[in-house]
Amino acid sequence: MTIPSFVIGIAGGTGAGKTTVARLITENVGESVTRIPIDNYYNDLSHLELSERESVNYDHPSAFEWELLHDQLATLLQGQPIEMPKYDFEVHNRKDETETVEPTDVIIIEGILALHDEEINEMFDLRLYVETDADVRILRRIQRDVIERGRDLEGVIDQYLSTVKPMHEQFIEPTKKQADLIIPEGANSVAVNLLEEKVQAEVEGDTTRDWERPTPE
Ligand SMILES: Nc1ncnc2c1ncn2[C@@H]1O[C@H](COP(=O)(O)OP(=O)(O)O)[C@@H](O)[C@H]1O
Ligand SMILES: O=c1ccn([C@@H]2O[C@H](COP(=O)(O)O)[C@@H](O)[C@H]2O)c(=O)[nH]1
Repeated sequence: MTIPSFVIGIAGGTGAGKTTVARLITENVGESVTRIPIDNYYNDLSHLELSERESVNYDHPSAFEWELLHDQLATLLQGQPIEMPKYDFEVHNRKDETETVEPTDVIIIEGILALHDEEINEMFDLRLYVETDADVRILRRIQRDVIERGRDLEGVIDQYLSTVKPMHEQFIEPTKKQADLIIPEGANSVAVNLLEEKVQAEVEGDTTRDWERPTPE
């Protein structure tokens, strides 16, 4: 049984580079790291029609099932596996299947609102906020949503102006205050190299994790 020794939360706006940072800093540690996208914890919307799901505000905190994320993270920290939900962006809903996730030395929780929930924040040993200019993020998002998530340009722009941008300003950007480190320009190589070393040390080290973060003197 592995009791995770280090938990990292990575927040930041859409297209900021959260997934890229998470991937790069864990590239060389193989299966000792688990990456959990909080997108998988969007509410199950099976009771809604596709046309109704298309107009949900996916950038508001109420779009996520926080309790499930909290409970599953706690389970991993106790050394037990979880059945992680999976998400399908094309149909805006949870998939029927889940994925078994075993606890590993290092766990990364990554998503726009990864630093939003107070109790979950307390479970992190390191909190990162990836900061990238809004114009760069929207360009990346257009490209990604059209190519990978089955959207059209008009839809991406409408969604950005109606919910993504205002929710970013109201809920996501303020979580920067919870961060221990702010990473400018997404996957900048200096930050990535330092964090990669930290992750490597946690994987190789014989550390056990304190549940409570130490209170500053
Ligand atoms: N530093 C960077 N330079 C150039 N492209 C990047 C950089 N970081 C991320 N990207 C690209 O931007 C897109 C969004 O990045 P991603 O990591 O998925 O963002 P997020 O998870 O924050 O939404 C991806 O296509 C990714 O390859
Ligand atoms: O059904 C959905 C669920 C989410 N979204 C959008 O996804 C982004 C979050 O993903 P990133 O990888 O961090 O960009 C969020 O801004 C939601 O607007 C969606 O469009 N549909």
